[in-house]
Order: sequence, then C-alpha cells, then structure tokens
Amino acid sequence: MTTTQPVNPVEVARIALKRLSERGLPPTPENYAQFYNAIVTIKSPETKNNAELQNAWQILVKLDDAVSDAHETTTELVEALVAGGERMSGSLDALQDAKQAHESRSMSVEEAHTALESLLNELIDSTNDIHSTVSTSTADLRSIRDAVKHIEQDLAFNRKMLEQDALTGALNRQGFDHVLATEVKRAQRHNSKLAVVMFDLDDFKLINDRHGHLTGDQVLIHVTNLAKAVLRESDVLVRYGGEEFLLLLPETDVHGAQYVVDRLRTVAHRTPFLHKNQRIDVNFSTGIAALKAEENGRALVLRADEAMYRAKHSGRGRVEVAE
Ligand SMILES: Nc1nc2c(ncn2[C@@H]2O[C@H](COP(=O)(O)OP(=O)(O)OP(=O)(O)O)[C@@H](O)[C@H]2O)c(=O)[nH]1
Repeated sequence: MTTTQPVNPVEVARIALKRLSERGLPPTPENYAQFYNAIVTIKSPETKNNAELQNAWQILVKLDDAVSDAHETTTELVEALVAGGERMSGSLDALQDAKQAHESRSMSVEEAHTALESLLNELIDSTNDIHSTVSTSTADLRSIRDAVKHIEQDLAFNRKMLEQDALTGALNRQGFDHVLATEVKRAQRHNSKLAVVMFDLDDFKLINDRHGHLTGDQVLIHVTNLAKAVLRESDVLVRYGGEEFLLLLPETDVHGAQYVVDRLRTVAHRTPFLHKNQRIDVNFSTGIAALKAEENGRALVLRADEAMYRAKHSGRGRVEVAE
C-alpha cells in the first residue's frame, strides 16, 4: 500500500495568504479558512462557492458510473439471452426427434401415444413461447444497450464541458483534480516519472491596463495555443488561476520539463501576440517539481507553486526547480 506525505501546513498557510493578497482580499479568518481549505484540496475557492456546479459535477460523475455499470450489465444479459435462446432451440430439435422416435416405436399403444403426443405438443408450445420471449427480450435489450451508449457519450461530453475552462478550453481545476489523482497513481504503480510545471504570466495586469481586458483574454487564449503546440498528446494543460497555468507531464523528469519550458519560451518569443500591429510580448515565471516516491498530488503541486513563487520573486522570467 502506498503511504502519502502530509502537506506542510506552514507552506499551505503561506500560499493562502499570498492568494488573498493577490486578490486584494483582507486576511479575515473566514477568507483565510476558505483559501486554506481550497489549497489543501486543490480546488478553486470560486468553484467551491458555486454549489450548483459542484452538485452537477457530482451527479454527473455518479451518473457516469451508473450508466457504465448498466451498460456492462445489459451487455452480459444480451450475451446470456443469446446463449439461452440457442440452447432452447437445440432442445426443441431434440424434443421433436424424440417425439418422432416414440411415434415410430409405439404406434400400437394408442392411449400412450395420444398422451405422449399431447405432452410433447405442450412442451413444444411452451418452449416456443420461451423462445419467442427470449427473441423479443434480446431485441429490446439490444436497443437499451444502444440508448445507454448514447447517454454515455452525452455524459462524457457534458463532463468535459464542466471540466474545461470556458475562456481557453484548457482543463479547469475541477477537471485537474481528477487527472492529477489518476496520473499520480499511475506513476506510482509503474514507478514512472511525473512532472508538474506551474507558470504565471509576468505583469499581466499591465497588458489588461494598457490594451483592455478583452485583449488580455485574447492573450490568455494565445498562450494556451502556444502551450498546446509544444505539449505531447499525453501532457495536460490546466488553467490553474487567472493568469496562472499548470502543465502535468507524465513520463517526464525535471530535465524533460525544463526542455518543455524552454520550447514554450522560444515559441512565445517567435510568435508574439499582435494587437493593432503591435507586438505584445508575454513572459512568465516558472516552477518545476518532479514527483517523489510516495508523494501525493497535492504536495507535488504545492512544491511547484512554491518554486514558481521563488522564480517570481527572484526577478520574473525565471525558472526554479523544487527540491
Ligand atoms: N483579461 C483577463 N485578465 C485576467 C483574467 N484573470 C485574471 N486576470 C488579470 O490578471 C491580472 C493579474 O495581476 P497580478 O496578480 O497583479 O499579476 P501580474 O500583473 O501578472 O504581476 P506578477 O504576477 O506579479 O508578475 C489582474 O489584472 C487580473 O484582473 C482573465 O480571465 N482575463
């Protein structure tokens, strides 16, 4: 069994205070507790406050599980009924053979013959009934299975929508929770590497102030597209906060993560965002952390966040690697 390291409460407290000050919120006990809990559970406080979205997501996950169980069960039932139908049709043939054999041997004993014939007829009738029921049920179950398959596809689509950031289409924190747990488990099971990169755009407020919020939005979409261009299929891009992104990189160590960050930086330099023919350069501060043995996802993300915080405060535009 895998044991997990507890998250350092001092570290969480420091990040909670930082988040409060970034959002210009007073460090009241209520605000502090909300952000502290949000960081510990890696959930965005904004999302946690949205009770409807939370409930919808939970129902969706349950429905998703239930539908997938139902799909499995109906598939098994269809298989069982098909096999049962085949067996019954076999026994019908056998009964008919037996009837014929008996007829040929007992032609002289008329009462016995009549009794046996009516019994056999009854058996044939009832078996026929069962056979036709099985045929109908099989057809019904097949259409139920098809309907369930469609519901599954709809649910998967809705779930994807709920787990996506509306502006950029990157995964949001809710979706990230799911993926993080899965990837950490997978890395630990296979003893493989897993890296987290956190990057925060530098002086993004200036872009909003100079060019307007809508242009700021376009820059965030631009950065998302640049990141997608340098990532592998199996990598995960998350919009972690306003102008803060996270990359989850399976099968990747610190050096691989550094390579990805360098590529992103090069691509961002070569492909600047253009606004009214004016180049808007985007720089970012980056923290990298690689999964340690028996570490949990929250601790991994907190170390990357801490490294990014150091990069930001050592002059911006830098990369720091967590110990
Ligand atoms: N356009 C736009 N701006 C956003 C969005 N989310 C957050 N922001 C802005 O991002 C800015 C973040 O400002 P700060 O936290 O001061 O960070 P910064 O200006 O990037 O400075 P440093 O991180 O310290 O380098 C704020 O102006 C937010 O309003 C968004 O979805 N769209």
